[in-house]
Amino acid sequence: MSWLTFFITSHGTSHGVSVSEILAVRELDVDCGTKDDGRWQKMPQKSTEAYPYAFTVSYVERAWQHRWRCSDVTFHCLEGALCQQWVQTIREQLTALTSRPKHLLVYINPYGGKQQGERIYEQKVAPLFTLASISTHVIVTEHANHARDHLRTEAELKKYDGVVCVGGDGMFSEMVHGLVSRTQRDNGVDQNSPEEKLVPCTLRIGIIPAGSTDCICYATVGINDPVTSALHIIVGDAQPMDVCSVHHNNTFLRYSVSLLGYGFYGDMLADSERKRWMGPARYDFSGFKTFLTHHYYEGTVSFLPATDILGTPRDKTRCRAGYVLLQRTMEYKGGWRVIRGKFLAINAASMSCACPRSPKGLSPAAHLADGTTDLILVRKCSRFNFLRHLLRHTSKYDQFDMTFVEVHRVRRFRFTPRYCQSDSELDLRENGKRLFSQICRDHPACSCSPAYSSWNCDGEILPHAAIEVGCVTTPYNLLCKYTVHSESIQTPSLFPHFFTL
Ligand SMILES: Nc1ncnc2c1ncn2[C@@H]1O[C@H](COP(=O)(O)OP(=O)(O)OP(=O)(O)O)[C@@H](O)[C@H]1O
Ligand SMILES: CCCCCCCCCCCCC/C=C/[C@@H](O)[C@H](CO)NC(=O)CCCCC
Ligand SMILES: [Ca+2]
Repeated sequence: MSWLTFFITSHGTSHGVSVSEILAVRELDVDCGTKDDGRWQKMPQKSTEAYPYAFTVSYVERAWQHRWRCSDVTFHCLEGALCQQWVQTIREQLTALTSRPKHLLVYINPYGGKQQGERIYEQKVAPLFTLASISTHVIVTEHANHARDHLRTEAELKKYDGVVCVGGDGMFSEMVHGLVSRTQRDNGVDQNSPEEKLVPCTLRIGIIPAGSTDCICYATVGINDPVTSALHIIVGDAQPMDVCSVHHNNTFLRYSVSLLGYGFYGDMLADSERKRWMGPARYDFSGFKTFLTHHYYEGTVSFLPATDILGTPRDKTRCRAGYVLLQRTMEYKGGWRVIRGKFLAINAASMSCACPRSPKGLSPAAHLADGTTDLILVRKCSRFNFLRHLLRHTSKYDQFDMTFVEVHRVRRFRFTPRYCQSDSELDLRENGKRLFSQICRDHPACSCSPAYSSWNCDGEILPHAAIEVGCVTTPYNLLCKYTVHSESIQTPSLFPHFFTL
């Protein structure tokens, strides 16, 4: 890392800025001020007299709680030639940083979260991209799956160094599907085969949080703040992440990068989708309602434990940095395990799923890019105990330290509901109709729990109850990444992040 340690600032103090964190440099005309970002800047009189030439460096300043801000520092000098030399040298150094994007394709979901996507982008992000000389092509989506389909078929991806998603987890998921599907199609990979290895795509996806949960942004960056994310994108930060593929009867359904949740999170999502008009508050309303209904679901969970890993889901450390396995040779040693039972929730967290509602997340020790997902089984228990479990997600107490909860770090898993789901039921569910027939059908033991829930796949509903999931580490890099703090790194990664599946 090269540092620029400068001489005198306008306040007479010295200042060190890492080149990798410089956003832009501009020469100033000290005598008459300078037209800078549309504003005229006045130099302090004393400095102006002593040092008639100056330039301003915009750089990343680390603020509180993973927040980044853009700061300016102005350097003054005696000679114009020296000043120009500095500006030129800094520009050359910035040009040499090849990981930084120069051309970005931006998709804005105007209806995500509190419907502020366009405003957030125009007011907080676009000025920073302009400052950093990044050219953008901006598309405001007109309907659901607009970004996915555009990326999959039309977008001229060769023109860009990355794509940017302004929205929430659902919008990010759309873009993952567009890019990953296109890459597999271009490389002749059959997505319907659960065993098929995915070909990594070369473009990175940056997230500007403008959704309701924003868990993918929060879990990778450490905060859901648009300015922080924009700055990570500008400096070219990258973070690989796990992508799980979800299949039903050898048919590809979806990819998942954060949560796959059956039971509680599936029911909550299904209810909340009908209340989108409430904005992010819909999750509180539907969460409370789903908690009160207290439905449980019977079925069989089979999973392939990840046996070659160093960590466990019960570790006390947190991962917000890439974590890559050293060896993958032993992974099938342990064989499949099968658990039958009645579950209030079956959750698979491929990352911590930390979000503002739960800053430690569903599985606090889950890794972002280790090729595993943490399978959390919450068995039928009393409402009181389930509430205790839920509340622990918001406190320092361990949500897994309860007799009715178990957690396994797995490479693959399957879920089969106890009662078979007919094609007609699936069709009805896919068409969004409420299934009264499912209530207690063939379900003599209980008079109130339905036979099936739906899967919540990164905030989208999957109508199929029976699914097969494989977690693969891919080099799908996010353009944003949180500040690496030493206490958050589980183990140093010895390999570069990029490795083939
Ligand atoms: N122009 C649009 N009109 C309607 N829906 C859209 C449009 N663009 C995208 N969508 C859909 O909106 C859904 C929700 O978007 P998004 O994920 O951005 O917000 P959210 O659901 O409020 O947040 P989160 O996923 O973080 O909880 C996505 O499934 C996406 O497919
Ligand atoms: C009685 C008080 C109980 C409080 C319990 C809080 C527990 C929170 C755990 C955090 C879970 C986040 C999982 C993330 C899921 C996202 O992929 C998805 C899409 O954005 N969001 C939701 O499904 C929406 C999920 C909304 C979670 C509340
Ligand atoms: Ca993982």
